[in-house]
Amino acid sequence: MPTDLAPEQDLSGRFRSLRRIGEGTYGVVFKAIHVRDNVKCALKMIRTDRDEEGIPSTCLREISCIKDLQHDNIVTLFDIIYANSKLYMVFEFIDRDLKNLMEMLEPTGRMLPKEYVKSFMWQLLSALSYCHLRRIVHRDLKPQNILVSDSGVVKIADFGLARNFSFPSRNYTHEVVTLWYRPPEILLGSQRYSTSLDMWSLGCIFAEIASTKPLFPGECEISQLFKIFEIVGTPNNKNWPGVADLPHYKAVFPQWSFDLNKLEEMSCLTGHGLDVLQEILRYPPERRLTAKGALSHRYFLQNEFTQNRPTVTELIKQIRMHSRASSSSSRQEKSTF
Ligand SMILES: Nc1ncnc2c1ncn2[C@@H]1O[C@H](COP(=O)(O)OP(=O)(O)OP(=O)(O)O)[C@@H](O)[C@H]1O
Ligand SMILES: [Mg+2]
Repeated sequence: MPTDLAPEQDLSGRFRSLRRIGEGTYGVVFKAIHVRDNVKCALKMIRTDRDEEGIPSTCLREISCIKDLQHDNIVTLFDIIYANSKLYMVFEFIDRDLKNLMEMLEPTGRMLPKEYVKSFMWQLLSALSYCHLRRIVHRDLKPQNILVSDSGVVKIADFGLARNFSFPSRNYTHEVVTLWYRPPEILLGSQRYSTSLDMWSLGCIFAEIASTKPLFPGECEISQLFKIFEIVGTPNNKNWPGVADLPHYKAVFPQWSFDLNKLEEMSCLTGHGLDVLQEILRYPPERRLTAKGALSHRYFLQNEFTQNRPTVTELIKQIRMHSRASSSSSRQEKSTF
């Protein structure tokens, strides 16, 4: 267990009511109230390598860069505090993450209403398009790093953070880091990280919010690859020129072909939505739909949700009502609210 958990002392009274709310790959997150401004914050304490002296300057430079990212769908970084050899990032506090929301839905056997799926995707693509234009890649998009406010605003957390590190296999408290959102080029050992990496992760998240089930829930790197191949097909030099040159590619991989029916069944998406997903899940990273390209897809033409964004508070109320109503009856067929 980490021994360096004494943020109150480090922050010398600037925050009160600290409560630990989670931990991730690089550190621990606390909810707190900023005393002077009386606002709720999320304090992210970044682990520093014990062998290193303090925080590497490249890391600090990158983090300062995140401070300049200003977008409605990116969590605002208020401040960076360096105290007692620890780095604290002070973020705006958002009510819950997307994983929490999916976990509330899952036992009800119901799915997120279509207008939420579209609204969340639109907002996430807007944030990605903004960052990708500035050549900033997230590299670790997953439901835990997507925060959802009561009013239905979706915000990406931890932008740019992962850029300073190699892909870790274990997190701060040595839990295995999820591979479910990792693109095939990284699993096959490519070291060229481009913005298309985030698009693959977003494609997996799209299918997950539409169906309430992870699309590719692999248990280790090889099972992760095979989960992808079973639906998208085993890659070869025809559908992905140059794949055979990637370090972990094997000519003896089991052979599957692309299965659109299975993708439809797994993602619960149809029509234009399924089309967007298909265009995101392209093997050659350069052929993958870009965030900007996705925003002008026909799927978003009917954008009634932008004026009338669904509130999440209302949705949660409905989830609670439905789970109470159905707790006495047997589990029904999957449907939306
Ligand atoms: N700004 C925030 N407001 C509210 N909750 C937050 C905020 N930032 C993070 N959290 C919560 O704290 C949890 C832990 O955050 P953290 O980023 O350390 O871990 P993670 O997202 O699970 O993994 P990773 O380190 O790989 O991003 C998040 O999953 C989220 O639930
Ligand atoms: Mg995170």
